[in-house]
Amino acid sequence: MSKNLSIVNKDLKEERDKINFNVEEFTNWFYGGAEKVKEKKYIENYFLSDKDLNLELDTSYLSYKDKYEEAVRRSIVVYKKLYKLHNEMGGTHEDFVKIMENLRFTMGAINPEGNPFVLHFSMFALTIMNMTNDEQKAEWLPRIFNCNILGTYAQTELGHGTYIQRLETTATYDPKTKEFTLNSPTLTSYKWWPGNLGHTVDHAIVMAQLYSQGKCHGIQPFIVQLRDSETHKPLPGIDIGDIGNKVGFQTVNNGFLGFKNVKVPYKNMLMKNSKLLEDGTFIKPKNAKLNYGTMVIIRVHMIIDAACRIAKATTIALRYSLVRRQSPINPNEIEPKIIEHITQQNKIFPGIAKAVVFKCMADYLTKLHLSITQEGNTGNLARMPELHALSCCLKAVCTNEDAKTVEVCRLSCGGHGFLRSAGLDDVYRNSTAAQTYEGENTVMLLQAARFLIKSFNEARNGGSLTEGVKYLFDFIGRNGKREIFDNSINGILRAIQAAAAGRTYIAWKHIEDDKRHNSIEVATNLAGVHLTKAAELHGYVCLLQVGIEEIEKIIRNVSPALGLVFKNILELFAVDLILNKIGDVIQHVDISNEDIEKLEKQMETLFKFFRTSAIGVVDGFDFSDPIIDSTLGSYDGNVYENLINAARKSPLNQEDVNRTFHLYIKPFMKSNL
Ligand SMILES: CCCCCCCCCC/C=C\CCCCCCCC(=O)SCCNC(=O)CCNC(=O)[C@H](O)C(C)(C)COP(=O)(O)OP(=O)(O)OC[C@H]1O[C@@H](n2cnc3c(N)ncnc32)[C@H](O)[C@@H]1OP(=O)(O)O
Ligand SMILES: Cc1cc2nc3c(=O)[nH]c(=O)nc-3n(C[C@H](O)[C@H](O)[C@H](O)COP(=O)(O)OP(=O)(O)OC[C@H]3O[C@@H](n4cnc5c(N)ncnc54)[C@H](O)[C@@H]3O)c2cc1C
Repeated sequence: MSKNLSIVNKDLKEERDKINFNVEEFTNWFYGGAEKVKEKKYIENYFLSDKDLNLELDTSYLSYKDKYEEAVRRSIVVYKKLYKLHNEMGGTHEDFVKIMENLRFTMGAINPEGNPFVLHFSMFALTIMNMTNDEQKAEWLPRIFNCNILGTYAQTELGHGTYIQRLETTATYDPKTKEFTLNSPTLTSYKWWPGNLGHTVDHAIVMAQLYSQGKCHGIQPFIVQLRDSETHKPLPGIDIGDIGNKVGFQTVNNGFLGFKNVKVPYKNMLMKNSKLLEDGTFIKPKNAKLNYGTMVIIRVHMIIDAACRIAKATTIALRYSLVRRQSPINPNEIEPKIIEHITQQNKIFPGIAKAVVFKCMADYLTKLHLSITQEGNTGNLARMPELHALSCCLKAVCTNEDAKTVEVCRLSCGGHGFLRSAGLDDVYRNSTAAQTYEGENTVMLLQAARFLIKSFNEARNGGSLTEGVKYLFDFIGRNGKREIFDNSINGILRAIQAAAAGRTYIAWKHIEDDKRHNSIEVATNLAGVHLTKAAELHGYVCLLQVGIEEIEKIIRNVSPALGLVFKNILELFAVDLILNKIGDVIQHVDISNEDIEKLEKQMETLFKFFRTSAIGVVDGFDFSDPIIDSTLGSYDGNVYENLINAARKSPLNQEDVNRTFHLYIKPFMKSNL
């Protein structure tokens, strides 16, 4: 790819010359301030400029095994530097988190098919930080931070990923030896999927059914050593390996794991929530779902990941659309930039708006998570269900939108979008993986729907509701009358709220009707499609509501020119949303054909305004060329040069004649059949 930033494609330069707001100001907002942007750039450059990484090597051409080995090699280069930088910065925990957060995105450029240590630095470390007592923290945290041990989070099994209550791995406590014995009693009890497990780590948090005093006490987390610290050979009783080729995440080294009478010391059960006394007496936690805490943290983190994948994909699609010319709109005119085709704007502009609104949601959810966790630390767990429902709902809605948007971006790049060098395939694969990991999205929506139905019952009985679902009162208060539509941002919000509440009511009624002939569980299953639709609409309500609140605040704090861009983005998000959900809206809102036509016209006007700002916004996402890693999306827009240069690097082009010609093709051609 061309690295010469001074020779920018003239069509792209012309676009940038027309930007009428301060791009840097937008970047500062996106990353949380000028200081954070400086930090990001410094950290990114600190790692990416390291020649030892050998980023010139296009790993996509390597074999499965070679890809893994190269990913491990590169990661170690990075982690060595991480510790060096950490020391230079002062060595505090905050410094470490700062580097890790920035590294998350830089790592994507270094190991595009996934990081073979990601679980160590996320779920493994977070579980030990959050689910251990003080002695366990003192024992394990230094070893984890110094990477003397490497770990993963082993929960999912061949037979169960969603319904974790039925995991089959057992941990049976013997008070005489003060040990647990871990076993995988069936094939389906084998751990299956944990990232980095196959050949990379030597420890794992293992979720297993605890048996003590002859009783099962449900799933509990244990720290288990899997491999010898010197030889890395599996320890006795451990059957471990890689699960093989996947749709994506090729270098994450997802693994399988079986136990046969593996002994684990008493002190290795994580004891912050549930407790087991040495004599084998089990003490229940305040809330059994506290052991699900790491999943909640990661679901919260996944919203910003979704926003960034969309930001990256739309950056590629937009830059390409501003330099690609095809198909005259007026027959006698020169071919326009393809962005002039309004359908192309319709493919890309709403995606840019989603990246911005998802970022607002990620910030909101991160703050909410922090405050609910702090309450939890003082023993107040009242808001745990709300956080669980919200994080499940938004994890599902944002990653579903993310996968859809990235795919639309690929399609918007035509044939070239299908090239690996376009840079959209790994983004798509990561998006689609996120729809499944950390809770399959349908299941996540059903969890959110449980909360909605409970809240609906509460509202009907005149109880109190949490802020985010108070709109259910409005629906009940209307007593069957439809919401009257008005074409303002808040009018659109009320319409989506009415659709979400209306669908919740349909699901609720479905359950109530079915309950007459069926158990509540069967009735709930039969209402499943309505429940997931209600939860999805609720997710959009949250996004729009938070988007409105956050963007109003932003507009008060930025220059008027950037404020107008944010207003435009918010309206784009809102109008796109209501037009996409019009079927649900019509069911519960008094909206006329004229109103819908007005919205469609409004969308066209919004596109017109956004046409000049769009390039500034995607430039403002501030993905450097090595991070964007795309022939179509580089800053200079020299798409055709990039494409031919990338093609020349194909291993097949390193010789004029491939040996298969002499081996097979020529004899075949000469054989006269
Ligand atoms: C060191 C520096 C750190 C720096 C930090 C960096 C962070 C980096 C982030 C990097 C981001 C990404 C990289 C990570 C890569 C991750 C790879 C993927 C890993 C995985 O996939 S791990 C496995 C994940 N598995 C799942 O998600 C399983 C899904 N299933 C479930 O969660 C549960 O089974 C369930 C669906 C919730 C059902 O549970 P259960 O059967 O027990 O529950 P019931 O149906 O009986 O009851 C529901 C009831 O329970 C309430 N509830 C459930 N969960 C919670 C919770 N967590 N909190 C509060 N309440 C909960 C629920 O509300 C219901 O209540 P009700 O009965 O309705 O009152
Ligand atoms: C890339 C990747 C990385 C992963 N990393 C890890 C890891 O590090 N550690 C780890 O422990 N696990 C990991 N996992 C496992 C992951 O968390 C599970 O695959 C996920 O939670 C889904 O569970 P499942 O595979 O059992 O799907 P299933 O639950 O079997 O889903 C199959 C279908 O059944 C439906 N279904 C299931 N239950 C219900 C229900 N109650 N109501 C309605 N429909 C239902 C689903 O909607 C889906 O359509 C990873 C998975 C992937 C893909």
